[in-house]
Amino acid sequence: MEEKPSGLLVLYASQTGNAMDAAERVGREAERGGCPSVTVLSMDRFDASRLPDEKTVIFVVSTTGQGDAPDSMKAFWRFLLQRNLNNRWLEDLHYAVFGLGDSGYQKYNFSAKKLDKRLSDLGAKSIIKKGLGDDQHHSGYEGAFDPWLSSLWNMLNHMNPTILPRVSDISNSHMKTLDHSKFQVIYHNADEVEVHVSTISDLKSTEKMIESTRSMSPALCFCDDNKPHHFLRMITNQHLTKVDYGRDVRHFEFEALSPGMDYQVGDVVEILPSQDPIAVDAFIQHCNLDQDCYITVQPRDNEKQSIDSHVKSLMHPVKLKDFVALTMDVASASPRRYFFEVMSFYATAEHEKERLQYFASPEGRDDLYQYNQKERRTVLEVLEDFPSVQMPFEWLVQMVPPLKTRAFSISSSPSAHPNQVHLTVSIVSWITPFKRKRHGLCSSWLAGLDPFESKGVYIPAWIRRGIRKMIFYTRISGYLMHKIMGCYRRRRAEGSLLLSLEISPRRSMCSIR
Ligand SMILES: Cc1cc2nc3c(=O)[nH]c(=O)nc-3n(C[C@H](O)[C@H](O)[C@H](O)COP(=O)(O)O)c2cc1C
Repeated sequence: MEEKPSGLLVLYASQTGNAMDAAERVGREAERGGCPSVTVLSMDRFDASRLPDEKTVIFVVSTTGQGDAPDSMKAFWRFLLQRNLNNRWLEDLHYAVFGLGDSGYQKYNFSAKKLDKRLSDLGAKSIIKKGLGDDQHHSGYEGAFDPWLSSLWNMLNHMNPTILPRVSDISNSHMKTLDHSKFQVIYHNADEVEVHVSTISDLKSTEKMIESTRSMSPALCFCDDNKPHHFLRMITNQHLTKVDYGRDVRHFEFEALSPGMDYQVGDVVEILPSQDPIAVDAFIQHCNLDQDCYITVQPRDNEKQSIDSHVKSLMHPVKLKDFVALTMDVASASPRRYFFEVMSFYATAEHEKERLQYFASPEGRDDLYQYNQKERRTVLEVLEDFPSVQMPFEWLVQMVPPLKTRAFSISSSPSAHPNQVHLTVSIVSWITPFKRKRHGLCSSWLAGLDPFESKGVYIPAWIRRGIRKMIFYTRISGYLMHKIMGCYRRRRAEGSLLLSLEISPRRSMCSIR
């Protein structure tokens, strides 16, 4: 019989990046502990039918929507639910599950709980009790993750020292050595590249550049759906709320620049927001980068990161400034804890080094959470707070959170408005604990566009099939909530069109499906 691999497989499913970050940390610590082979993979890049071939798998999964699994877990989960899998299918597998969730939601950490149960039902042996990270904890999910991870290492070492021979190296090596950056940046001769780009029309060249650039982004996982389905032009930007009302809700209308946009009621449009060019310039300047040079980005270890050949064919040289603007969220997302650890290696001022080391240590975890996540400190703000740090671009490419597309439910119908999409969007802004005003990147950018003056602004967009027929969210008063519930019950009794109704009293929100 073929020997099973003695290494560790870490499978994660993440919607907004936290579970990916946590999984990367599991992988890094396992390597530090001497694990002979560690592979960290998003669940959608692993063939679930091969699970019985593995010996030890650590699952790190978040919960999204209303108790839903992240998109990258859906196919994997469907496979596990097949009836023909019996209770001995995974009898040789050892596993551990860590979930990321928010106990403010009714279906707290549902993905992790369901996955843990199903793995156990299929005969897999749990190494330790599942861990549940909670956004409501004063240190975020790491409040539960830190102790869970150290128990996992102790247990693994105890169970099978060949998988993890040196537990003490994990805690002791903290911040003494820096791992290698996983990606390399290759610089190209500008003359060769320019000829290629200038032969294509404006919109086509923008499309190609977005596809190439985003296909090379490490954090976007070298996936292959980076070519915008459409470019949209805003034609209406209308206030739905009065100026003195607490919230700013807008009605946006967009027109596709080329014909043939197709969608159904209930579908979703994903929009790639533009970053503030001043912030992008400030980042490039702060990091001493040459904005006009051409680059490609590749994994250092080609064997480990098996990139699809289609994605490889998209990896053309792009301008460094475009790479930053289109893939690296420098002015809205907060960096992760590991960012601070890496920064500490490159700080030349002693007091900055000490502060960064403290932030990256277990003792500094709560203070980091208050300074960084709670304040939604941006990458640019953090770098400006630690001016002596000069991180190599390779590290920045790996560590800066990706610029993500934002998904909006479409509120129009293609039969009524062919080749258009209409959105109803609440413009996001909030005050941090230190009284700093923050704005949602995409909604604020859209709100700031003037349909008459922004004719040359092409908005890259992707149409995605909606999971449910129709979703309608609204913030409502308690009185109205009860009226809606009454109406819903009556209509359900009458067998009319509403399918289900969910109420979140904590947020005074209701969703009618
Ligand atoms: C839109 C949205 C929906 C969420 N729904 C749930 C939920 O139903 N249950 C839960 O426990 N946590 C929920 N969460 C909290 C996330 O699971 C938590 O923030 C987690 O850290 C996200 O991890 P990720 O970035 O890997 O997706 C939700 C978060 C968001 C933004």
